[in-house]
Amino acid sequence: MMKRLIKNGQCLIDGHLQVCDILITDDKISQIEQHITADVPVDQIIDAQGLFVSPGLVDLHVHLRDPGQTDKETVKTGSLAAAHGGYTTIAAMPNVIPAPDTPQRMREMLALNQRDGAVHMVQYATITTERGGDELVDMAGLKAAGAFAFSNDGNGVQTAGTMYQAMKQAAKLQMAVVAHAEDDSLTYGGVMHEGSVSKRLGLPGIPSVSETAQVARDVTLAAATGVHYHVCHVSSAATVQVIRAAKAAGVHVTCEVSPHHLLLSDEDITGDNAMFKMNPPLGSEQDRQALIAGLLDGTIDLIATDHAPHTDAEKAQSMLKAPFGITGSETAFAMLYTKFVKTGLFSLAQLINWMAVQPAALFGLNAGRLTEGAPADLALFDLTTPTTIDSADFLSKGHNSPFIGEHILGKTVRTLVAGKDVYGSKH
Ligand SMILES: NC(=O)N[C@@H](CC(=O)O)C(=O)O
Ligand SMILES: [Zn+2]
Ligand SMILES: [Zn+2]
Repeated sequence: MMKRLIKNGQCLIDGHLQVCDILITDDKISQIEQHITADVPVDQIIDAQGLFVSPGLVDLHVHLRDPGQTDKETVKTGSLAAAHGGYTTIAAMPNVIPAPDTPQRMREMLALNQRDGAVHMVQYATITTERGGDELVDMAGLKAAGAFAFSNDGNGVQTAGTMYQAMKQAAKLQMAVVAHAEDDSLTYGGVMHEGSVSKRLGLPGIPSVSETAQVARDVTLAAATGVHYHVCHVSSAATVQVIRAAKAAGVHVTCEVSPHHLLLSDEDITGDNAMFKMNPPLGSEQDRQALIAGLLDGTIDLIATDHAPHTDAEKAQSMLKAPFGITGSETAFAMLYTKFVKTGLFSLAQLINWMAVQPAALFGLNAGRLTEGAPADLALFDLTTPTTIDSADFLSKGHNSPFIGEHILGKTVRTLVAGKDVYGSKH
């Protein structure tokens, strides 16, 4: 038996930071007390003096590009990036090549995740073959092979009939349908949010109705089928309102927001800079305020990064050419802590609720909580030493972050997964 004692950290107890010691026995948390005087000798003491000891964060939305686009990221680098951000459980999107759209491909994907993943991983299967068209995957077979949920992330499901059939199947299997909501007939080849800023910059805009119209369709279908319908990266005020109304009507709908949609708006785009190109695009300042309000009133359930690495060369291009997506795993906690908790808008307990507790609880993952008997998945953050986000520190292959150079608090000091060091023990 391996025993490790984390001494003198600060834990959230009843919503407040309090000094605590945590005893880890092998892969589990065996004791949490204000002061543990180990009567049995421990193998190692980790000094957490002055650090926030958090349950490991849970990210329901990451892109690891492996197999198929390993110049952008791999399971190894993407999961290490997650560990660097304090994440100990991540859910990988299926827009890899080949996509996990058959039971055999799912088994291969899970084997790769198992072999190379530095943190706990779960894996989305696609909704349709190769994430396009209208041919539904073998949902029962994919569930049996180990799929976590179904998503065509990267693209919306274009026809209502296909979404309806997918939801009926998924409901029967008690699996969630996780939607990238985007009606292709309403995007007009845009590269940023359609509004006064896109007009000023002369860049083609994406109207926010392309998201809202599809979510409105889907909550209707979710009500009819009873499926757990989860909306990815909600970006507009109107979409928040549709989800708020659906929840009030008793529809089993949950949703996430990405850190960048909370932190930035189209007003931050001052020129043609692909570091600000992502899908859905940054909305207006009113959209951003509505997302914050949606989190605070419970309409939005959780925060997920949509970590979407691309190569430096791809993102050096004009917004007209560069791919959509920015990285997020390594900056999410520190940025949100600095901009929302330090400023008093969110409490630390709320932030951890949205980044760890809720994502695990809503999807039935044994994660997100610091309790005796729970897996020893923990992150130690420094909430007091100012530092600067430097892409040289990134473990991701992607450097496509608009937050490089930001002055932050909340740097990750150490991350443990199942009692083992995955980040920081030698940093
Ligand atoms: N968010 C993005 O802008 N890009 C994602 C796809 C997606 O999440 O829709 C990607 O895979 O690059
Ligand atoms: Zn998406
Ligand atoms: Zn995504």
